[in-house]
Amino acid sequence: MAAALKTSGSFCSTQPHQGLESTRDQILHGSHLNVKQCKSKKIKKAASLCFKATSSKVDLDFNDPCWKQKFQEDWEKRFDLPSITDIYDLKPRPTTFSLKKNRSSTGDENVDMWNGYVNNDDRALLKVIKYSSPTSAGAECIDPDCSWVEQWVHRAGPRKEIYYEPEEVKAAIVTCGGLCPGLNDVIRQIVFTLETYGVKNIVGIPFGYRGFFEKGLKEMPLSRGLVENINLNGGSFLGVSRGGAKTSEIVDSIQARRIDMLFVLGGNGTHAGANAIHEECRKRKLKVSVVAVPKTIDNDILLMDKTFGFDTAVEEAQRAINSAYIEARSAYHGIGLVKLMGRSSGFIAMHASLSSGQVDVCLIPEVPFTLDGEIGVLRHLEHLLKTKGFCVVCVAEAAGQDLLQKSGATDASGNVILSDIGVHMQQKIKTHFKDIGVPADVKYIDPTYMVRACRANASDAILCTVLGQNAVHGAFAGFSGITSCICNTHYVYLPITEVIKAPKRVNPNSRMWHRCLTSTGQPDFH
Ligand SMILES: Nc1ncnc2c1ncn2[C@@H]1O[C@H](COP(=O)(O)OP(=O)(O)O)[C@@H](O)[C@H]1O
Ligand SMILES: O=P(O)(O)OC[C@H]1O[C@](O)(COP(=O)(O)O)[C@@H](O)[C@@H]1O
Ligand SMILES: [Mg+2]
Repeated sequence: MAAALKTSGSFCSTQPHQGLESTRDQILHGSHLNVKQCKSKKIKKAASLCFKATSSKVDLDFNDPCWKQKFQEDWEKRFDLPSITDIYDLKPRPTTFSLKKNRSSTGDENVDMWNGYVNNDDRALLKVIKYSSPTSAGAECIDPDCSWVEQWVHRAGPRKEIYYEPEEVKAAIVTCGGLCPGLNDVIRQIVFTLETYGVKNIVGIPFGYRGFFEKGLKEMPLSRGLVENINLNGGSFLGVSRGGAKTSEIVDSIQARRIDMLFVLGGNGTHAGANAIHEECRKRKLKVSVVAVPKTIDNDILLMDKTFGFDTAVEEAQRAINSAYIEARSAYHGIGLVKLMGRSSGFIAMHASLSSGQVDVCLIPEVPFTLDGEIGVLRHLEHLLKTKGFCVVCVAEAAGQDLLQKSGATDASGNVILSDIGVHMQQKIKTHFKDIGVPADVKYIDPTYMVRACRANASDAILCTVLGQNAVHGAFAGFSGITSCICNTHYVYLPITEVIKAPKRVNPNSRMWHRCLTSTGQPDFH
């Protein structure tokens, strides 16, 4: 499709707000008041005053009657979706995506009448609870009064108009980072949806970002026939890898291969890489849409309800917990200990503990604990052996790192290699009970790769289907530098910049963590 470059002035106008210094609260609890909703006379007047006061950096002064308005303007900028139309004067064309396959035979020829498209102005609310006080459980307040402020994000789905000529498109898919159940489901849906639009040139980039430039790694042509059954197996049909984030070389490769759409499946690191590729494409004025799909069993990506693969990992983790329970229950003074993954957060451990209902002690990195002493974990285990005869402990891999010597090492992607809290606890428990002369039969289970090297369960398979399809709709709509995700049960697009500010972590004041404590019955260990 012919495209004229825009001037740098309009290039900047719809960029996400890069210069903003975001506090944690702003990241997690930003607000939104749509400008159009400020049209009531009183608010309209205040709004016009507010606009004058707005600067590029938003420092909220809650005594300022305009603070909500400022917040609104900032939010809208931050969550605006970057698009290839920011750099090109492009004319859209009517979409080639329609599910009304037999329109001519049914006489229903007017595609305009089909209400299956999403309007660019459609929005979903990110937060739906109005907290009356900052002390409410899990409260996410912006101001000290915990005022209600709407936080809108862009709805995902097919648009009536598209910015690519499907027959001319070359689309590429790459999967990065660690394995995750559902990768194949997403690849498959991306291919299916691209073909539905009419795309004929679809390729897979092998072994993550490395596949773009490492010699001997060839792109793989993909088609519906080839990917039809790949969801029946775990892993990634394309292969994954860590490291090799050479943005400039990757974009050279994108240019050389004449890729128009790049679909990137991965976690935090992958998203940072995808955004860097998107920025570099913009710098080079390339008409390329980079769209990510959040993948990680850790569920540690900001703002979204969950990432695909998380549900399946929790389900698999439960099996390990159940085995630990059976071992512990059947032994005299049995102690089952299970270590579960989660590089920076305890979501898998918390959810697996909750879902299994068999865990007496759940330890996560967000909640510090001590092993020794009156209020330590070991004393509680003594109590459990005395009162119920056995117990089960579930520990997240990133928990209790302050109790261990740091490895100081990093993996190829620069992620810190954690010290082994599972092995440490196993030894501490054994030594402790030996020292106090109480028999204890410790059974340690580390199911590490078993929880992620499996195929997606039903709920993840559906999530993958929707996210994969929406990724393609987003690219055809011209967006780039976005991720396709689920927020507050609705499917939306978010600018990548907003989801990579920090890893998402369990909130120890959330109802979910409190529910976990109710379920395990564990005391505070610090
Ligand atoms: N800050 C970053 N900028 C660009 N690329 C990154 C960044 N962090 C990681 N990457 C790249 O993203 C890929 C996946 O990152 P990794 O952290 O291993 O997994 P995940 O995406 O699941 O978090 C790797 O190829 C890595 O080199
Ligand atoms: O595959 P590796 O390099 O051993 O990685 C293990 C890590 O991968 C994970 O399973 C998922 O991490 P990513 O989302 O970064 O891929 C973590 O829970 C775990 O710490
Ligand atoms: Mg990661």
